[in-house]
Amino acid sequence: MASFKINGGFKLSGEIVPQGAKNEALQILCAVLLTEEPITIHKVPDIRDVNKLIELLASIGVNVQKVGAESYRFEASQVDLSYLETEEFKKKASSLRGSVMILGPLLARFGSAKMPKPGGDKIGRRRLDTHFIGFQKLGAKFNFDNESHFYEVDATDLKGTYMLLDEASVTGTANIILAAVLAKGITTIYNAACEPYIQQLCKMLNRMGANISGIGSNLLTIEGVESLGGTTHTLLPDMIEVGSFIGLAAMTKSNLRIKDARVDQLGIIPDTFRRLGIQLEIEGDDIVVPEQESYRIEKFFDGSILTIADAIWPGFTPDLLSIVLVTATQAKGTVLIHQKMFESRLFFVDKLIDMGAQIILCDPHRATVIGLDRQTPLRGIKMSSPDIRAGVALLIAALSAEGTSVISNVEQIDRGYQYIDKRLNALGAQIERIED
Ligand SMILES: CC(=O)N[C@H]1[C@@H](OP(=O)(O)OP(=O)(O)OC[C@H]2O[C@@H](n3ccc(=O)[nH]c3=O)[C@H](O)[C@@H]2O)O[C@H](CO)[C@@H](O)[C@@H]1O
Ligand SMILES: C=C(OP(=O)(O)O)C(=O)O
Repeated sequence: MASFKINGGFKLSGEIVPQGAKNEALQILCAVLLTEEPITIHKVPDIRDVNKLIELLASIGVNVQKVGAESYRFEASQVDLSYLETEEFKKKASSLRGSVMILGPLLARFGSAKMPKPGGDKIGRRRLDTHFIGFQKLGAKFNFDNESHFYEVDATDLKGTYMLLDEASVTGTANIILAAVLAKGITTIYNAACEPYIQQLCKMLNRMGANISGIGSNLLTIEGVESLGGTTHTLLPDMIEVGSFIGLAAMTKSNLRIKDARVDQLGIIPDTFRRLGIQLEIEGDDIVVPEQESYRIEKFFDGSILTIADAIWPGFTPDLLSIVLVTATQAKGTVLIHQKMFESRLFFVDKLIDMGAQIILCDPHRATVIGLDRQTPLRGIKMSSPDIRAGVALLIAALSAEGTSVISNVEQIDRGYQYIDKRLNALGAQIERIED
């Protein structure tokens, strides 16, 4: 397990370019399985989860070539389904969440697929019902093998149908789309997730020859086609990185320019940080966070305490709530953070409390943060990163803190943030990576 040793209390300054989006990459990479023609993907982040999925695709027989610093060419003309029977597949596929989205394309193209329980963050129950109910509606048989712990789906012919999803699951919607594009007839998905990554996936599939309409809404109509061809796709900047950098700048009193942020794709994210009192200037497609001595949390119009809660897109993404929470610890004022989607994502606040933050964990879903208004700095401590976003929240806390902090288990952070230590050190941070 690697650790970060952080000397805190330094202002950062300069420009940072967000990496390609992790959660978009995972969907887009699975889509390469839908065609035997080549697909080139640009702005692929060099992060653990994405690299693991690329490795998994290569093991299934996809020809993978790195054709540029952040570009890959994939050709799935020789897919080897027998690999799905191996122990190695079980190990690789169960180490990340995004691998679950190989099911849809394999089912659509080859008539069967299987997967062990996927991995990903341990942040509460993470059910897959939406995925499998969707496949069943398309005509697939679903089985969970109690001995091997594999989910299996089979279908000779997928048939388009109407479905109302039980929840607007992001990977669930992606998986069903990936299956429905090659089903016979028309599939209508109501209560579909509609975040930019899903929109990007649909646009890419349409370029490959699919026929998807309603993109950007929660009602998608997919007219199945016989086959799909190759294409080229560029990933969006990672909006969770963008939000993380805004929080980092505010906490460390830094002046940062977040370059080429695709501000048009960020939804409610900039305004949510503005409600914490953080000034953001949009210059072209860059976000400039100026150095701020103090930032004051807004109240609701009726004078009551602000709540920031997650919601399905276009609501505020749950993946940024840990960052909002840590950022609020040095604001002036009080905010209630309500993590509705995941029940085990707020426990990391204990570490912030040890650092001197004023937080009351009301229950597993809600925490009240009483900002310190920089009257008392956080203090450096030893801690461990429980999940990817809490890990970065702790890193932000440590960078703002007085003294030295050590964060262990930074592989959690490496799952989703590309060379974060090097990139932040280039802005003036002092982070040392210690490999154990
Ligand atoms: C690889 C990937 O892309 N992971 C993301 C994906 O995970 P993932 O696709 O696994 O998450 P889901 O959208 O399926 O569900 C997230 C959580 O919200 C709950 N839920 C979801 C929809 C809904 O209408 N009501 C509801 O309560 C689910 O039960 C679950 O607890 O989306 C999540 C929600 O944005 C993000 O946190 C993850 O980073
Ligand atoms: C929860 C996340 O990732 P995953 O779904 O891959 O665990 C995340 O990206 O914040």
